[in-house]
Amino acid sequence: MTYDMIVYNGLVVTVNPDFDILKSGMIFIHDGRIAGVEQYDPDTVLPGSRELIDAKGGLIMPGLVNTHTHIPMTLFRGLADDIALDVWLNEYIFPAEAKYINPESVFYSSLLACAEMLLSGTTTCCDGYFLEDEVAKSVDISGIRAVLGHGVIDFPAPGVPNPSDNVKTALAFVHKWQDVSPLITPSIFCHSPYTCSADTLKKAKNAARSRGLLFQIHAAETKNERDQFLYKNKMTSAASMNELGILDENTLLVHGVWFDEHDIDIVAKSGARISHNPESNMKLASGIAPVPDFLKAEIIVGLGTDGCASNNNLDLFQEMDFAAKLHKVNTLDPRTADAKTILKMATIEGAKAIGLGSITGSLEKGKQADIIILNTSSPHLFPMYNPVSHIVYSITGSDVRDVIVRGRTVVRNRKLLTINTDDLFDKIQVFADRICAESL
Ligand SMILES: CSC[C@H]1O[C@@H](n2cnc3c(O)ncnc32)[C@H](O)[C@@H]1O
Ligand SMILES: [Zn+2]
Repeated sequence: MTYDMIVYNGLVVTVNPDFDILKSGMIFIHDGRIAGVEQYDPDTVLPGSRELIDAKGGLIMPGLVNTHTHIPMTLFRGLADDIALDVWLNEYIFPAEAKYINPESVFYSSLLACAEMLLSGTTTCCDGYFLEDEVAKSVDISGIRAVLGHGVIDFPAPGVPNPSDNVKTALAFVHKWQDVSPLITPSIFCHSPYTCSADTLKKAKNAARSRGLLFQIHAAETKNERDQFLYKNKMTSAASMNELGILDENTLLVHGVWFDEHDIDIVAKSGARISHNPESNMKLASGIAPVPDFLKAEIIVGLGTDGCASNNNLDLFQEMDFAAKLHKVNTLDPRTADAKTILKMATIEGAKAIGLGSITGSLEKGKQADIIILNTSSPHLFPMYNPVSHIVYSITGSDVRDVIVRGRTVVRNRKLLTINTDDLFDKIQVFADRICAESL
């Protein structure tokens, strides 16, 4: 048999459930899938292959899965820092979105986000925004894998001037992008239980459920949000969403920072999943999500960056480092959030959280060939006793050398093959100059 591609001569970390580590391995790829993972030694005669990628003693691992992004918000990177979430959102971000978010700005800032994610080793992301059609066009060009949810909110939003059209608009996006590309999975993203009415939430969830789509929603992000929701509704948002019937295995709850014991029990029983975004939660001073308790309750937890205006990057390697350390300092126990647990959150558990666990997130025969190769020949990566330790605590996105999505090379030797980044920077600068002139 002739393979489409063989990646060989690198240390392999599979992140399959047993965490196999091959000191030197090779991966056979055919029809976009992994056809086998085997030991490699210099005497190995490689079978026929259309493309050979020599990992040259680097590290081969599954592409990372970012379970929460607002892709076009790269446009607002660094625009409003050091502000609490409610002020940040209501006084800076929503007004900036009303003024500067349009199809063209969404398209180009989405290309920028895809470039940043691919170049830092993310092969799958899960997004929610407005004008998501433009996000999908960029995602399609970039070659990244993505679950894309059109935003639903009960007030006027970019591309949805009349809130009564919100679910209809989200569904039109779903219809347009369903079955267009094997890399794009449509979804629905309700902004939150405090910006969507019970009717909107039920309507949106029913639409998602009847089509087998992932339903995404921000929940319990800040203490203020939790207190206000409790005051108005006499129950927590988790209890309320449960009562509305919108929690199930196809629901992704983003943040859950302020979920209490009872909420965690509700979430665990419902089968809903959680996206944990430690850097965004730290930067907006939202708090620390009770991730060890989520894991104890056997809730599936993935890792996310959130948008670029609250992080301020999309580098999941950095996110792993923060996640591992944040929960240690919070529990005063260095065993909490160990490196293996965190690496799983950024790969296989993240893939499960967004409904793609059977196709990506680990290097296993039959899965999609979503693979990254890391250059480990740098001073900050010597010596290497334990590759999992390096992945979580030492490597950053700029150590990513090659990126393969569904068997296609999209980054080779740190060059993005699908997008001309120099032209893109010029485009983005034009938007930024206008924002700068008018807002700062
Ligand atoms: C339909 S989701 C897009 C919507 O969400 C806003 N957003 C970005 N980050 C956050 C966050 O951390 N909490 C709540 N809302 C957020 C974004 O600006 C869009 O308006
Ligand atoms: Zn968010």
